[in-house]
Amino acid sequence: MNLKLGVPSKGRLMEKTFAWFGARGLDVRRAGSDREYAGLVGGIDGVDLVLLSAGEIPRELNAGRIHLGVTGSDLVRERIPAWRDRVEELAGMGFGQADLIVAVPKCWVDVETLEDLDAVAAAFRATHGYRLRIATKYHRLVREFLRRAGVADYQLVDSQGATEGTVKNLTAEAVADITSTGDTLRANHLKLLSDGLIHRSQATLFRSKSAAWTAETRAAFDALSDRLGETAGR
Ligand SMILES: Nc1ncnc2c1ncn2[C@@H]1O[C@H](COP(=O)(O)OP(=O)(O)OP(=O)(O)O)[C@@H](O)[C@H]1O
Ligand SMILES: O=P(O)(O)OC[C@H]1O[C@H](OP(=O)(O)OP(=O)(O)O)[C@H](O)[C@@H]1O
Repeated sequence: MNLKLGVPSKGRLMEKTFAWFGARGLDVRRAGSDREYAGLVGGIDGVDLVLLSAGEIPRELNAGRIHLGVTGSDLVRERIPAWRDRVEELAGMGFGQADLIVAVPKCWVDVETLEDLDAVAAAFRATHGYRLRIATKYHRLVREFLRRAGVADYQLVDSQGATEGTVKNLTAEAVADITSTGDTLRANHLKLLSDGLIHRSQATLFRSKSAAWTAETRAAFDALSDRLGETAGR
């Protein structure tokens, strides 16, 4: 059995993932036509490439269907319960950086911190009879973060895209989303809370703890790790 390496087949992480391996002497690329999801790993034996979306890679690592996978560190934390028991972080790859943050309307001049948000949330519930709504697709990470911060009177509303628009659309009062340049927050008149950083994400190479680690796949992993050198944490 060959070692299976899962990489993003499209989206913002794909090209830089290929370049990252390329810089380490591994020819990781798509093969066939633009539309065909086939790929290869040249420069090393015993490694098969599996093309997936970044969002699916945590699930495949967790199920042990791939041995190694590249995806955002935010997606692994969000999508794998007790992720440290299931996967090992081998290397931060230095691209795909984005911060998962909590943001509120800029016009909320008295709200700068999570403590302020908690106070506003309690008042909001008393006034409106329902809990302040925070739109996000990162349910697990946001819940854990707000629980630790002691923010209680809120509800999450699911938003799978255009999350910053939910405040203007009156479907949420606040958001928890990824920001990189900050342009989307600014354009939608939102500001981040000073202590509202939930996770600083980057593209990361992960190892599945539950994949089949046979003599063959271990040998391929050792050869790959030697190539990746210090960056693979060895
Ligand atoms: N500006 C940004 N906006 C959103 N995600 C970003 C940004 N910059 C980096 N990322 C990271 O990119 C990753 C998601 O990449 P991408 O959107 O290509 O995935 P995807 O395959 O579309 O995932 P899904 O199908 O689940 O939406 C996440 O880890 C995220 O943190
Ligand atoms: O800080 P910025 O550089 O402005 O980037 C942040 C924005 O980019 C992402 O959206 P994406 O483009 O993935 O679209 P989506 O909202 O439909 O997920 C993210 O959800 C933010 O909306």
